[in-house]
Amino acid sequence: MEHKFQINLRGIIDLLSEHIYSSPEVYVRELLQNAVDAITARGHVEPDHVGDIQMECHLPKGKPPMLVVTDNGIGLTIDEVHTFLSTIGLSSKKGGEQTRSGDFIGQFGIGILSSFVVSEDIVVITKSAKEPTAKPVEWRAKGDGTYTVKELDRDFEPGTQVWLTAKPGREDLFQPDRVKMLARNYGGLLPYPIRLIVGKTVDVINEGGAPWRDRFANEKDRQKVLLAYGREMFGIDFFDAVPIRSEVGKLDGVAFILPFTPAANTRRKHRVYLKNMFLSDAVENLLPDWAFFVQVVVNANDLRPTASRESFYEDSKLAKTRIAIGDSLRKYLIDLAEKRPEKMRRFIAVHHRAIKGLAVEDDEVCRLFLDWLPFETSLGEMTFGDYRQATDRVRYVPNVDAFRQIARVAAAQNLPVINAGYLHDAELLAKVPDVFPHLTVESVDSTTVTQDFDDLTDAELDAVHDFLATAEQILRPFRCSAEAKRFKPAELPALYSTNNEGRFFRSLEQSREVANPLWSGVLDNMSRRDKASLTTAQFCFNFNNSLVQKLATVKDAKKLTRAVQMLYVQALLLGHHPLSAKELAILNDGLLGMVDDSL
Ligand SMILES: Nc1ncnc2c1ncn2[C@@H]1O[C@H](COP(=O)(O)OP(=O)(O)OP(=O)(O)O)[C@@H](O)[C@H]1O
Repeated sequence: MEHKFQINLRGIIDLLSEHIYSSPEVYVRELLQNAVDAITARGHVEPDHVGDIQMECHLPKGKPPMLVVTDNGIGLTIDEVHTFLSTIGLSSKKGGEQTRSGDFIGQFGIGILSSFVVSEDIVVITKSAKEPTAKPVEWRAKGDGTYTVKELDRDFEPGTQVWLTAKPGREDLFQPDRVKMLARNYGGLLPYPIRLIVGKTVDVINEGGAPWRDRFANEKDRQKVLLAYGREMFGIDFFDAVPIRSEVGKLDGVAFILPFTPAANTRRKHRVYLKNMFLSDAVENLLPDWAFFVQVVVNANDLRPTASRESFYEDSKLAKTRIAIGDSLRKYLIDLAEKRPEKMRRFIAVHHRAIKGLAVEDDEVCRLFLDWLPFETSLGEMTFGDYRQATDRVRYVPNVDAFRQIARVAAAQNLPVINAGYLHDAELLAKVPDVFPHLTVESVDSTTVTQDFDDLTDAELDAVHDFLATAEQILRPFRCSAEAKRFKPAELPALYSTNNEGRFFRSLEQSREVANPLWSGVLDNMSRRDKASLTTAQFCFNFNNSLVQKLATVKDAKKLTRAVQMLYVQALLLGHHPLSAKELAILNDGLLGMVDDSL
């Protein structure tokens, strides 16, 4: 024998209120949505029909407050009451002759159950516009899953009334101010009036509509109104307001540009209306990932919401809508770059770090923004656009210390070298040839820069031979070889450069100085193992520098040692290398010695 499932309505309502309805307040949304859908359905059979919704608050003394929502929509016949109102999960909006699918907001056939979260019972009085001679129908449903239906003898205009009575503990949701606030929030964009009636007072609560659809005398006025609207919606003084539109999804609205860099990994929550009814202010999946710097308010007429109303279904329509929103934003940015460069610069100043991160991942963003992005270079801060005006060869140093070491020398040679030691920079520069195929990108180090150094003549080399040999001896404990060249700037007496191995030894030595005896033994062994590569750094004297020229003639060994050591320490400091204890001692002794000499 076959049996039918039984449904425990209370259980279903609890389930829905925990998982689908984010708060009990959404009952107002569901009631308004049903009214809007009913008016839309009536519009299909009576194209000139003008919609009207009333919300009446009753506050009877000593009894729970009540809310009556009345619409002049299509109404329901007695059969439809049994079929659609009384069957959970069945909706009149999914198919059938009265439906032009896509015009309605509801689709699941569960919305009305949200009223049971705030009201013990639901009374619906309805009259179908399709059967004007039929009697109105009254449907009374209880949260325990029972309902009664009867025909009424009184006559009504076609439409529907829904009566709710506050459950104990839910009275606050029925107070006129709260109802007004909720109805304004959910129905603010509706193109016909929602009237709130309390006693004798009647208040139209949705005057204004969507501000981005208004006509303005000029662009400035429009900006002012939209930015004020953004402030009202999100409590933020936005940088700019950009109209957005997509044919697919039938979407329009406004994107507000954030005036600050949003924290990494935070997804902005967008305020979304569906067919002019508020859907959610927490929709996350509407924008392309790269548009992290905006927060939007939009209305979509042709996207499918999930049952929770917190996001849209990931379908091809949503994907295409996302692309169209991206296009609106791209157009704005291109426009900004071309017509309002000063504003673009301010935009970049706020968002460049995040844009760099995104440009690494996304070729399109890279193409769009690269020219505007700032980089530290040996010639000062420059945008990439300025940089590539100067040269087709993009030279960069992949770490900050190496950059410090060569920046002055590169600058003196008028060589723009980018410091790509900051987050994302090196990865971003690696992508440059994809975006600008005529540019070459190379990672350089101090040896590349010093290639432009001039050698001394043979005669000069002969003259400084002894000096260099002595300097080499003085520098040997520091694993440093000495050479002599001519380079710019002349004020720079010497340049210290080291390769990766050299950097390793320097850090090894510093660790040994602070390590305990056991570890310093281990570290000792490690450094001894590599006796072969004793010189891992170069110290290059600049014979354009008058001090160095003078130094090469000094015969006094003590003076010479101190001077070479001091130049060495100074070069380390210029290159931002942390000094070892030995090097610090040299600096100390040298300075004190010099002070002593001058007294
Ligand atoms: N104000 C109304 N006027 C006419 N019909 C209504 C009204 N309210 C509800 N109905 C009918 O009751 C059915 C069930 O409504 P319910 O709100 O539960 O679901 P829905 O609106 O179809 O879908 P969803 O669960 O997505 O809101 C609707 O499909 C509609 O036929």
